[in-house]
Amino acid sequence: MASLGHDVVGIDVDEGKVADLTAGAAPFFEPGLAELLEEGVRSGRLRFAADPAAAAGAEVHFLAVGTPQSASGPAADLRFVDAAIDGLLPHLRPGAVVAGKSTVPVGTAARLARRIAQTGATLAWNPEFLREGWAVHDTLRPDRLVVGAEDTPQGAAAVDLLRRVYAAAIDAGAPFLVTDLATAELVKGAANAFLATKISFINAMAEIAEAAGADVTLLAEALGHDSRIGRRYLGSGIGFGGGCLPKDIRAFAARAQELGRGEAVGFLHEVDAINLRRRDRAVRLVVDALGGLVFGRRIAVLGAAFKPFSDDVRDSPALEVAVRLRGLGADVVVTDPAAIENARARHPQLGDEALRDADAVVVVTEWDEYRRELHPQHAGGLVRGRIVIDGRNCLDADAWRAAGWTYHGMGRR
Ligand SMILES: NC(=O)c1ccc[n+]([C@@H]2O[C@H](COP(=O)([O-])OP(=O)(O)OC[C@H]3O[C@@H](n4cnc5c(N)ncnc54)[C@H](O)[C@@H]3O)[C@@H](O)[C@H]2O)c1
Ligand SMILES: O=c1ccn([C@@H]2O[C@H](COP(=O)(O)OP(=O)(O)O[C@H]3O[C@H](CO)[C@@H](O)[C@H](O)[C@H]3O)[C@@H](O)[C@H]2O)c(=O)[nH]1
Repeated sequence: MASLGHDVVGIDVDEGKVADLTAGAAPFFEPGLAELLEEGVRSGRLRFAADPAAAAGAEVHFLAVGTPQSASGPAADLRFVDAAIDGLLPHLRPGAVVAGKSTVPVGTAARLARRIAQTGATLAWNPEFLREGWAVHDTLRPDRLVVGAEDTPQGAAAVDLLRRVYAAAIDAGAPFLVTDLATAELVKGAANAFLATKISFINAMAEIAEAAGADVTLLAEALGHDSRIGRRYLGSGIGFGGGCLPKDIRAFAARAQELGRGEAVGFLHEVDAINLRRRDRAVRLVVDALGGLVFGRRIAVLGAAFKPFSDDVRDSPALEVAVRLRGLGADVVVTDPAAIENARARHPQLGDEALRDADAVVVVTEWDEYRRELHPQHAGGLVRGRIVIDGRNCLDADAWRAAGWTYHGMGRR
């Protein structure tokens, strides 16, 4: 927003993050962000503060706090959203717009709209669709912008204001869709439910392919050429993780249940179950590849982040596979180009030396460093056993086999 010329203040209750950001350091790895941050701070258009009073008088307040899964069940925990509104209420001026970006259960926006109505400010819902690792690109060049507002003059004014805020993206071709509040919230939940379903669909096909001796990567390629289906999000392997898809499909199903329509999205429980089975399957493949004996064996796990171009290890399938192998008594060594510090902070018992003397190598995050740059001959010179388990179906199986490795994909020949 600052790079587009807006005057921006970022508020976070975490004073450590505020200090880092003020010094121009992003608290997470995100390609392209450091440059934008530095430029914003240097230009004076971007400041950070822990006190919501620093936001007093702003025209637009984006609300983007976390909505994690509740400790007690599948539903979203909205306490940070309500706390942020509590902090903001005394500082909202009449005519200001609060634009909700957090992923919330449908119905939340209407409730928050009532909470802020007394101030004369207006709530709009503007769900966020960015992908981690692509946040800069997805923010400046979004596939679409969705703004939900109430059908009132204040709602219409809020939509107009957000249209001006996003003028650069709209001019660059982003469709700008205006909806009611509930539809805007649902678009977000539905989008993530669809993406998760697509991934679990191909992973279900991987289970069948494995049983039938077929190859899921060729299947995905052939399916993907059908323009009605498309190739994206048909990447098979150990499945989806991260701070979004897993918690979001659970919260979506929980909210549908509250609305008395649980059966309409009953398939999301299956999507979740298929996804979690992939982690079990990866662990099993490693155990079987080692002849059933993992205790004391040295296993190199390549990847900790839930996906490449990210240092995020929230609900990372990669890290879970590593931790479970260690739980079986293996001597597990995890490496990752970006996420190793975050991984070690959560699981200090995981080491950081990788291939040397490994009895098996397990690829669980498809970083280019492993996909393209790790050569089977070179790796073969370091390990004790030439066994590779490709948890992301991302390696050139023929090249690894030609170098004398036993290659196991996930539903791949
Ligand atoms: N991470 C993504 O790629 C992504 C993409 C789209 C949507 N979302 C949604 O955006 C929201 C945030 O996700 P995230 O991954 O950035 O979460 P996060 O937990 O990494 O960050 C949330 C931040 O909010 C801060 N915070 C908590 N309470 C606050 C308060 N009262 N006032 C000010 N700051 C407060 C926290 O300190 C933290 O820095 C979630 O609803 C998520 O579902 C995330
Ligand atoms: O074909 C694929 C594509 C992705 N994944 C996995 O799916 C997870 C999510 O990937 P991705 O969607 O790229 O990452 P996120 O940053 O979590 O983004 C998702 O979640 C965000 C938060 O809601 C949304 O804003 C985004 O639109 C949505 O893509 C990762 O573990 C990937 O490894 C696969 O297994 N196969």
